[in-house]
Amino acid sequence: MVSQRGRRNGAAVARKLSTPDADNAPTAEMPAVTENGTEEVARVRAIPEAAVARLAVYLRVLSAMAEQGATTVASEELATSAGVNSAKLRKDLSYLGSYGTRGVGYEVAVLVGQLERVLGLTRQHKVAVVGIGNLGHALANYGGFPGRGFPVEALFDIDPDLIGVPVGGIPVSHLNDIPEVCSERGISIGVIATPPPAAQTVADRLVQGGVQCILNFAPVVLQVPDHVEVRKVDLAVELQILSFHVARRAENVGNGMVVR
Ligand SMILES: NC(=O)c1ccc[n+]([C@@H]2O[C@H](COP(=O)([O-])OP(=O)(O)OC[C@H]3O[C@@H](n4cnc5c(N)ncnc54)[C@H](O)[C@@H]3O)[C@@H](O)[C@H]2O)c1
Repeated sequence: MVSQRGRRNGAAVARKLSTPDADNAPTAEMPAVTENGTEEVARVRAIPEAAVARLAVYLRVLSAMAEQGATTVASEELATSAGVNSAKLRKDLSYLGSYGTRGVGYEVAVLVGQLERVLGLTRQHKVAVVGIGNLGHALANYGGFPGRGFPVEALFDIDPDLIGVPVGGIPVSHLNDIPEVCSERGISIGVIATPPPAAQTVADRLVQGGVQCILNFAPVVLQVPDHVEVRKVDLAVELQILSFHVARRAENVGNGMVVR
């Protein structure tokens, strides 16, 4: 998934999220969190984009551990569960000001709280999905978003056969109602799952409705005001990246190199 932005007017600090392997890429600026959990707003730490993506993975792993009753976790165990090495884990968690305790590791509940604060997950972000076709139906029906702080609260389409029909318990509204409905329901994230030619108009209406973040599945570049963050999801690109790694491994095996 890549961070994508069209027009940019000012020098406002952009809150960027992950790009693959972007440890040295532009950073996300976030409040640091002290050991006792208070945010040091004045001491803003820069976190590499790739580390932000890993923080989200640590949170998912830790939440599952907490559900199973774990109270502490060794850094090696957390690193293995998250699929990273312990040095990288410790570096990532140091961005939070969290260093764990030698011989004990990390307190799960404390670390979950710190990660939620840094990732801005201490409040819910209401989501609207636009384009209730194959992808939109799947997203609207997916039960995993609300529990992660992303309740789907509005659906939009242009197809008269879909308007008023509930999907995942929410009636589909018309494209023209995006600004009013998003504003009334306090939607902060818009997901675009329309065909590419419709995506810019949809983005414009989401922005009119006060939406601050757009997750765009349509394969087009969107133009948005500077204060709106756009993330583009392109599974084909992810597959191409996998293909690159498979090709590189095959090449290394051919050269007699050790492949990890
Ligand atoms: N990024 C990815 O990995 C990925 C994967 C699958 C699909 N996609 C993209 O997601 C989009 C949706 O794919 P799909 O298979 O669900 O398509 P689909 O044709 O099944 O659904 C598209 C929906 O958008 C609606 N629509 C069309 N114009 C609209 C408009 N102006 N306003 C509101 N709704 C409108 C249609 O009525 C339809 O319900 C496409 O752009 C596709 O390329 C991306």
